Amino acid sequence: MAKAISARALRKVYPGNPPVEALGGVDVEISDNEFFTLLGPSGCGKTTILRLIAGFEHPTSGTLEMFGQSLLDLPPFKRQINTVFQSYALFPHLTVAQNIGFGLEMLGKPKSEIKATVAEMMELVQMTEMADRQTSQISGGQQQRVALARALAPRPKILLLDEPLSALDFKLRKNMQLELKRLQTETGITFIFVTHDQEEALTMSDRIAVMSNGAIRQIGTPRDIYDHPADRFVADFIGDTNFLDAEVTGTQGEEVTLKLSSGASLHTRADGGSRGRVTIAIRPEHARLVRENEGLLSGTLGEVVYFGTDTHFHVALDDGTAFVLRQQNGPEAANGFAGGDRVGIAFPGAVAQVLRD
Ligand SMILES: Nc1ncnc2c1ncn2[C@@H]1O[C@H](COP(=O)(O)OP(=O)(O)OP(=O)(O)O)[C@@H](O)[C@H]1O
Repeated sequence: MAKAISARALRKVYPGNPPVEALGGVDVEISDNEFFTLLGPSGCGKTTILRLIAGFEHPTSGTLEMFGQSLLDLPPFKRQINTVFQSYALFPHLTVAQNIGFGLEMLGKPKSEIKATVAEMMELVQMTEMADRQTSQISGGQQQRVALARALAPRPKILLLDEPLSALDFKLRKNMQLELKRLQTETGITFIFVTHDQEEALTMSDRIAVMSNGAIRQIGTPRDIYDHPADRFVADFIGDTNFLDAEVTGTQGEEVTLKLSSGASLHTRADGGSRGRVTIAIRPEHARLVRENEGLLSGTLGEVVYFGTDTHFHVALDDGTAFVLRQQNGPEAANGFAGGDRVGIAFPGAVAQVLRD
């Protein structure tokens, strides 16, 4: 089946002096009914991809298709794509119901159809009771719901969401994350979501594309990206990570033997010809603090920081590298280690990710 979106070598250079290459030739396929997130730091080109899909900008080169049809010569209003922006852009003097129905009126839909769709959309975003309130008289979270309902009302094939939750406070943002996921599942519409917030991306997405500098570094499920980051940028950008130098001393099929700076050896999986000196990544929650000489690494325990649900242990390894461990606190939390102690660090070889540069 044709993909909802299929882009090949998609490149965008904004003219100027000097010109800015916002996308340097991106390949991406997004499936129908997928919650797909573009994640990356400010300026990496996320919004540019949305603007090309919406038709607000034209690519410099490359191909861009929607359900198998080229978008390159299709004007924005013919694309059956809607966008929800960070600023909700509602009409403050119109009511909730009038705002939701606005796009349908513009499309010249019959009154009875508009009434039914608006009622359905208000139900979907749980705003039925506020139908007659002006949008200047509802909260930020409620305005966000109305903006979503308005964008969903014409039943677009694809909904683009450009950092739609960033203006909301922490608690409301958490609730809206669940809400957005529910809306996507219930409507079956393909959502393409832009954020620089890794947690938001991990909790909502079917798949994530991690971007930097106008390129996609890795595409995968939240679990893939977190557990198997392809390179140092992705490992660093998503969650907290310890980086260690290691040397590949042997290869057996997909397994490599690594030697750490401590002299200890371990086996792990590595995709494709890793050899020589490499960097490995280990998540703080995948390692355990043990007695000196009982682990793969040893060092001196520095700060111990209590976070309620877990405790972070900062260790200075004997080669000078900093290493952080995170252990969940249980009823018998005390583990007998204190700052200044000599300690060991243990972890199963399989959790060590060999990174591309
Ligand atoms: N109209 C424009 N003219 C010139 N340069 C632009 C234009 N729009 C974006 N850029 C540049 O293109 C690059 C990518 O911008 P883009 O808005 O796609 O990034 P982003 O990842 O969405 O960032 P943010 O998270 O800050 O919105 C940036 O360097 C930006 O300064």
